[in-house]
Amino acid sequence: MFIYAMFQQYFPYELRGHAHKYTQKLVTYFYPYIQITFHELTGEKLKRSDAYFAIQNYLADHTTATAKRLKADVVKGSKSLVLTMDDHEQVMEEFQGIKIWWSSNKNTPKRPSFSFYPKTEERRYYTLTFHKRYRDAITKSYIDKVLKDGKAIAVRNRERKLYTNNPSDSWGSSTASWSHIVFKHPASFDTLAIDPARKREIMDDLLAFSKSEEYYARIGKAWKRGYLLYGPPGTGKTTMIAAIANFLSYDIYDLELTAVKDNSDLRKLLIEISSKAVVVIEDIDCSLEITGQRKKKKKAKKKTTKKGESEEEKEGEDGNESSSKVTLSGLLNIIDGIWSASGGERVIIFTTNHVEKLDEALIRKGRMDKHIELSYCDFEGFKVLAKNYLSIETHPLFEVVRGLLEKTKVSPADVAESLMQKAVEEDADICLNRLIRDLESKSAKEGEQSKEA
Ligand SMILES: Nc1ncnc2c1ncn2[C@@H]1O[C@H](COP(=O)(O)OP(=O)(O)OP(=O)(O)O)[C@@H](O)[C@H]1O
Repeated sequence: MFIYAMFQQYFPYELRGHAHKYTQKLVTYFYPYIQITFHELTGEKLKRSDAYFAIQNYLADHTTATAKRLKADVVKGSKSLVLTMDDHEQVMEEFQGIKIWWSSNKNTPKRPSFSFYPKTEERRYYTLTFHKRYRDAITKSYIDKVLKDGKAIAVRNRERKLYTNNPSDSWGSSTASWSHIVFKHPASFDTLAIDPARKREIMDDLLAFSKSEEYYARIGKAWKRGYLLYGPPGTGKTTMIAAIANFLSYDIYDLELTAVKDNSDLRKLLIEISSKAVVVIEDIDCSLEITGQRKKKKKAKKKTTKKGESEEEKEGEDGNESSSKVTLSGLLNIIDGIWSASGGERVIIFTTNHVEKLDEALIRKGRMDKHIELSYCDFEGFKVLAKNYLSIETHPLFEVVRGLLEKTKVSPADVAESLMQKAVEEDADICLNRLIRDLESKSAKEGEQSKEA
C-alpha cells in the first residue's frame, strides 16, 4: 500500500470520465494494480454525489469479512447504529472471482482553507484497489452495483416519516402544508391476517413496481401505482397501508381531503410529495365532491324518504361543501397530469368501507390498478392472529374456532381484541375460550337478526 501512495503522488493518471461520475480519482501505475478513491464531500458538493456514503453503507452491510471487524458508530444525522470501517482498515471482497481491496483513510489538511463552504477538519475517503486486468468489470459493473446497493441500504435504514396535511382555511390566512412525525408502525405482511396467496400476490406486485423505473419510462407512464383497499371496518385497511410502507421503506403522506380548501391547495400539497412515498386518502367516500355519484343518489333519496332522514342527509351535504371544494376532476387531473411529469416512485392508496359509492372514474384500472377487498376473518386469518397474539400455531380449540368462523361475520379487529391478553396470567386457553364465547354470542345475535328480518 505504501508503494501505491508513492506512485499516486508522482505518477497519477486520471480517467476524467469516471472521476466526474463517481467523484473519484482513478490512478494507474506501472504497477499492475489500479486504485480509485472516493472522497467524502461536504457543503454544496455533497448534493452532487453521495457516492462516499453509498459505499459506507455497502461496506457495512455487504462485506462479510468486514462485518466481523466493524465497529459500531453513530452516523451523522441519524440515531440508528451503523457499522463503519476503522481508519486505515482494509477489507477484501470478491466480485465475480475478482479480488478487490477496500480501505478507509482520512486526510487532515495542513493549511486552513478559505472557502465559501465551511470544511470539516478531516476528510475521509475510501480507496478501492484491484488488478488492472479487471478494470472494465470493476468500472462498468462493480462500482455501479456498490453504489446502487449502498443507496438502497440507505433508503432501508433511514428514519421514515408520516406526513399529515395541515388544514388550509377558506380565508387564505393559512395555506396548505404538511407536518410530519417519525413513522414507526410495527405492521408487516407477516403479521397481516389475510389469505397467504393474496398476500404473496400483493407483495410481488409491490416489488415489481418498486423495481420498474426503466419499464415505466419505456412505456411512457408515470412511475406510480394505485391501490384501492375496500371492506368493512376493522378488516385491516389501515394496517395494510402501514405494512406496504414498511415493505417498500417509503414515507407515508396521509391526505385528509376535507382539510384542503380547494383544488389549488390540493395541487400545492401533491406537488410537494417526495419520491418513494405512499399517498393515502382514507375513507374516500366520506370526502364529498369526490363522490359525485353519491351526492346524486342522496338527492334522489331525499324526495322518497321520511322527513327525519332527509334533514339528516341535507346537513351532511352542507357540512362537507363548506369544508372543502376539492373536486373529483381536480384530484384526478393532479394525479394523472402533474405527477406524470414529475417522475418519482409513488403508491397512491384509497380506502373505503363502501366501494359501491365511488365514482367509476376514480377507481378505474390505470388509476387504481389493484382493487383489494379486505373481508371478515376466516380460519387462515385467525391462524395468523393466533400466532401474533398468542405465539401458537396449533391448539385443540382451533377446530371449534374454525367452525364458528364459518358461520359468523367477524372482523379481524374483533378477533384480535378477543385474543389479546388482558392480564399477565392469561394464557392461550383463556384467550381462545374468550374468543369462542364472543363468537358464539355474535353468531346467536346474527341468528336472531335474520329471524326478525
Ligand atoms: N387483516 C388484519 N391483520 C392483522 N390485524 C388486523 C387486521 N385487521 C384488523 N386488524 C387489527 O385491528 C385493528 C384495526 O384495524 P384497521 O384499523 O387496520 O382496520 P380498517 O379496515 O382500517 O378499519 P376502518 O375501516 O374502521 O378504518 C388493527 O390495529 C389491527 O391490530
